[in-house]
Amino acid sequence: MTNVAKMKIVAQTRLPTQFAEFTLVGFEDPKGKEHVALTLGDITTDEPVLARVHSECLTGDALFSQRCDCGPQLEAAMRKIANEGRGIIVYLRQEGRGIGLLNKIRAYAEQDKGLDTVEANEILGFVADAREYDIAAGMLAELGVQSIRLMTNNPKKLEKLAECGVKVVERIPHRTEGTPHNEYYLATKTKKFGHLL
Ligand SMILES: Nc1nc2c(ncn2[C@@H]2O[C@H](COP(=O)(O)OP(=O)(O)OP(=O)(O)O)[C@@H](O)[C@H]2O)c(=O)[nH]1
Ligand SMILES: [Zn+2]
Repeated sequence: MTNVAKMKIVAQTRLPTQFAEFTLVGFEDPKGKEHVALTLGDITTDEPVLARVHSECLTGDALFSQRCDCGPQLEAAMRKIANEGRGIIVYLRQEGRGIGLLNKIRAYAEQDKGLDTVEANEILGFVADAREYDIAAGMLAELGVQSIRLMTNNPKKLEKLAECGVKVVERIPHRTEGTPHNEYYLATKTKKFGHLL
C-alpha cells in the first residue's frame, strides 16, 4: 500500500480514565517520533470501528485553552467510544497542524494582532495545514483495524485518510459547543478549510 508509514508498537498498557479503561498503545514512527492510540474492545473484527484521528494540541488537549475546540472534541470522542464499548483514538503528534508547538504560539501571537488562523500561518512562511495521515494509516493497520466510522467535521481529513488506504465507511459529525474565544476560529475553519460546522 502507498502512503502508509511503517509504525512500530513499542509498549502498551492499561489506561484507566473517567470514561472507560482504555488500552494505551505507544508507537514509534520511521523518524523516531512517538505517537499513541487509545483502544477499547475488539477493534480487529469486520464491524467498522468508531474512531477519532486527533492531531495534538497541547494548549487545547492539556491546558484547557478556549482558542480552539480540541479539548472538548477529544473528551467527547472518549465519551462516545466508552458508551459504545468499542473504538479507537489515534493521537498524532502533529501539533499546530504540523508546524509544531512554538510555531503555533507564534501563529497565535499573529492572531492576537488580528490575522486569522490561515493568514497567521502564511505570514510565518507555513502552509495553512501541513498535516499528513500516513502515520494514522500505519497505526490503524498495525492494530488490525479494517474500517472506521470517523468522528470529524473536516472533509479534507476524510480525503487524506482515503488516499492513505484507510477505509472510512461513515463520517460522524463531531461538533462541540463554541466559546466566545473560538467563535472566529470555528468560522474561519468553515470558510477556509470547508469544515462542516
Ligand atoms: N497552526 C495552527 N494550528 C492550530 C491553530 N488552532 C489549532 N491548531 C491545531 O490544529 C489541529 C486541530 O485541527 P482542527 O482544524 O481544529 O480540527 P481537525 O482535526 O482538522 O478537524 P476535526 O476532525 O473536525 O476536529 C491541532 O494540531 C491544533 O494544534 C492555529 O491557530 N494555528
Ligand atoms: Zn486545539
